Formats: sequence, C-alpha cells, structure tokens
Amino acid sequence: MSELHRNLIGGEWIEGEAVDNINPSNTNDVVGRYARATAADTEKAIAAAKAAFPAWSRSGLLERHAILSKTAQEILARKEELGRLLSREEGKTLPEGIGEATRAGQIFDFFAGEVLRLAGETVPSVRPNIGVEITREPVGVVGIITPWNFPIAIPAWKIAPALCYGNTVVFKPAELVPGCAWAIVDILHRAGLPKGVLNLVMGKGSVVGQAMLDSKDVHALTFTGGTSTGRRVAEASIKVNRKFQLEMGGKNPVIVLDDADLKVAVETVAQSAFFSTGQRCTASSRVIVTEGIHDKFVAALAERVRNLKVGDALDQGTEIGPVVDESQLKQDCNYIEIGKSEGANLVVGGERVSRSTPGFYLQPALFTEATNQMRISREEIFGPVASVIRVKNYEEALATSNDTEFGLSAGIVTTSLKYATHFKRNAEAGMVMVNLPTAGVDFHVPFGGRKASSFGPREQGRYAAEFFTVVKTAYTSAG
Ligand SMILES: NC(=O)C1=CN([C@@H]2O[C@H](COP(=O)(O)OP(=O)(O)OC[C@H]3O[C@@H](n4cnc5c(N)ncnc54)[C@H](OP(=O)(O)O)[C@@H]3O)[C@@H](O)[C@H]2O)C=CC1
Ligand SMILES: O=C(O)CCC(=O)C(=O)O
Repeated sequence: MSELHRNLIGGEWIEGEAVDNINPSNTNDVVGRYARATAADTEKAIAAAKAAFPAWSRSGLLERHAILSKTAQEILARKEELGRLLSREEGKTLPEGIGEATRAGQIFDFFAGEVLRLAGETVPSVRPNIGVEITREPVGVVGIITPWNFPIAIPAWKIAPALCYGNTVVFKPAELVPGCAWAIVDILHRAGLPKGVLNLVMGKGSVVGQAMLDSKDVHALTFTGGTSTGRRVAEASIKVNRKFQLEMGGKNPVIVLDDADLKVAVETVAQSAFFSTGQRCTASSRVIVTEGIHDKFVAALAERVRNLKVGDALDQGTEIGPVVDESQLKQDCNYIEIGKSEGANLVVGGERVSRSTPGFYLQPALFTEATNQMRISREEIFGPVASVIRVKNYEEALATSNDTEFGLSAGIVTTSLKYATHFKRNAEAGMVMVNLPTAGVDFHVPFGGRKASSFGPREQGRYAAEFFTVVKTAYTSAG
C-alpha cells in the first residue's frame, strides 16, 4: 500500500482516515492516499496558527523572503513532476498542468520580492507639529479554502501573499485534489517555516471547511468555489466580524464582431470555452456573434470543436482532458439536455466518449440558436459546453454580454479600435480581453470580478495586500 500523506498541524504530520485520490482519466489509477482531517483536527490547526502568529507577524523580512524564494525555486525545479501530478489528479492536459505548476512557482517568486517592498506612507497632519504614519499590518490567522479546478495555482496565490504579509494560515484544499496541496505545503515546511505558521487540513468542506467558518479565531477567510458555498462563507464571516474575500462563478461572454479575423475568432473562442475542459471560472460559455459573420464563424468553430482531441490528460496530443468527476459530468450532461429542451440547436458534441481506460470523458458541446434568456445562457455549467447567441450589431452584443448576474471576465474579437476601446470601458466585468481568450491570466496583476462573481478586494499582484493586511494610521505629536 502506498504511503499516507498526512495533515500538517502545528508543525507535526498528523494521521487521519485514508482517502484515495482518483485519476479522472483512469478511475483504476489511485494517485495517492491522503489523510482526512476531522473538525477536532481543524480546531487544533486554528489554535496552532493563532499561537504562531505573534512571532511570525514580527519575523525578519529576510527570513520570509528566503522561505518564499526557496519554495519558488523548488516548485520551478520540479514543475514537470508537479504538473504531471496535477494532470493526474485533476484531469487537465499535461502542458496545462506543467503551465500551472510554473505559474505557482512564479507566484511564490513574486511574493518573495514583495516581502522586500513592504511600504507605508508618512503624510503631514492638518494640525501643526503632528506627523501621520500609515502602515499595513498582518490580519492574523487566515483561512484558505480552495476549489479543485486550479489545484496548485489558486493555493499558491492565496498562501504566498498570506505568508508574505506576516499572517499564519489554515489551508483546506478541495477533497478531490489533495495531491498538489500536500506537495506545496511539504515544500514550504521543508523551506523552513516555523511550526504552526502553515497548517494543512485536507478533508470535506462540510466538516473541515465548516469548522473554519465557525471559528472566531479565523480572522480572515479567502475562498474560491461555487456561489452557494461563497454565500455560506459570507454569512458565517459576518457573524464573527471576519474579513472575507470570495471568488465564485462566471457566465463569461465573448463577442465576435463582423470585422473579426475568422481564424483569431475561432481559436479565441475554442480556447475560452473548451480548454481545461471548460472548468475555469474565467471560461466563456456565451458566444455572442453579429449576423454578418455568424454563419461562417459557426461553421468554422463547429469544425474545430468536432476535431478537438479528447483523451487521457497525460497522453501526448490530448487537447481536452476528462471532466473532474462523475458528479460534475452529470451536471454537464444535465445542462446539455436542458439546452436541447429549451430549443437550442446542438451542432456538435455533447456525448460521453469511451476510451481504453474508464474516465469521465465528454466531447465538447456547441449549441447555436441560443437566446440569452435560456438557462444554458444564465447558469454556470462549469464544463465544455458553450452556446452561440446571434445578435444584430455591436450595441446589441454589448447589451447581451452585460445581461447576466455575473461579471468576472468578458472578451471581444474585433479589428476595430473603436469597438475594442468602447468594450473595455463598458463591459461590466473585472477582466476584459481583446482578441484573447477570456481565461488564462497573468500572475502579477489583479484578478477578480464584479456582481455575483466576486466579493472583497482583488487577488494577486500588489493588489493582494488589500486583503491580507489591515491599515493602521498613527499620529505623533512633536512635543
Ligand atoms: N469559481 C471557481 O473557480 C469555481 C467554481 N466552481 C463552481 O462551483 C460548482 C460546485 O463545485 P464545488 O467544487 O462543489 O464547489 P464548492 O464551493 O463546493 O467547493 C469549493 C471549496 O469549498 C469547500 N466547501 C464545500 N462546502 C463547504 C462548507 N459548508 N463550508 C466551507 N467550505 C466548504 C469545498 O470542499 P470539498 O470540495 O472538499 O467538499 C472546496 O474546498 C461548480 O460546478 C462550479 O459551478 C467550482 C470550482 C471553482
Ligand atoms: O483563467 C485563469 O487563468 C484563472 C482561472 C481561475 O482562477 C479559476 O477558474 O478559478
């Protein structure tokens, strides 16, 4: 039997009930065995983080810099192995897995630099002989709850800034993907983090996650996942005056205008909608196309989708890996049936694919003749399913793209500077892409959305400081 990967609590590796981590490309393949934490373990982890906070919040900048930098170097040196682990446990293709592992290394590298750039402000007072200093301090114990779709990048972009700014951490990864989570915690632990500064509690959201929500000793909570869980995080946090940050769903539009370059449009939409099996909160599932280009665009996109190679995430040449698990696959298939019953036209895909190994394979599905009122255009599906909505002109395209409760990412494909500029200004989204896929973002600039997609300060880049610190304003009289 393979080694049990244990939880890290107060600097000790702690046993727990063993859970198999299953490969969605081949359900006969057990990626590893991981210990399931209990609510009592979670309470111990929170207590350990609380006890470690006073020393870590005052730790030397060079110590923090060295640990984050060493972590970055090890992740980058092992990016192929970690990328393979990621693809094996989550199902994105190997190049995508290696790309994500690389991104995690770059994020730690970025925040290793940020440790040395911590800054405040001194400003004159409006009163004579008084100085005003504005500084940022760590918040305390940060709870981190992450989803399964970015098993290494999302933990990295929450853990790295939390530690950089002097917080201690209790980290709960999604139960489906403990492998990458365990690997980065192991790397950080060996890089020299003091006991209790980073605690790992793998386990169920309803047990471990809930124990974090219920604790008044978790002073800030950063969450990425589904909208309904996000609401629970918000409600629980308000009760205990906790700072919280939510990244949730999307129903991201991509507009294709008559003047678009056809090849760019097809590739941008295929990438936005189907790569990473459509399992990205930034994926696009509403393709809004003006009537002059509609028919030739649909024909070219359908051809591209028909030829997308669905297969084992680790096989060379696979473009679309499996869906993450049986329950997500059911959700995708259910929405495909809903789309058909609503009267949209399924032009290609949507059927389960058999391979030599048992896995959750689905041929990407493309609907046409959809309207923006259909459920498939309004609800997040989180799979390789997209619908084309035909519109008359740019004005109708813009209105349709903004007609959604979500506001994470929005894209436009056009050769017109006028429309590109107008769209950047008027799209109701946190991130806007011109002639680029709606998914796949840089690691050093702000990430986040508007409306029901996000709540709280932005993640990533220098903007991360807003969530992971609290501001203090100090006044000193000269005498
Ligand atoms: N915006 C995004 O990036 C993502 C959006 N989603 C959307 O959410 C839908 C559902 O996906 P799913 O993974 O189930 O999303 P969840 O919101 O259930 O999961 C996200 C994280 O929250 C945890 N969690 C679940 N219940 C609780 C709770 N009561 N208290 C605290 N934490 C909890 C989960 O734990 P565990 O999984 O271990 O039970 C996981 O770590 C998807 O179909 C998709 O629409 C999903 C993933 C990412
Ligand atoms: O598109 C990306 O690069 C990031 C997407 C993401 O964070 C998510 O799907 O949760």
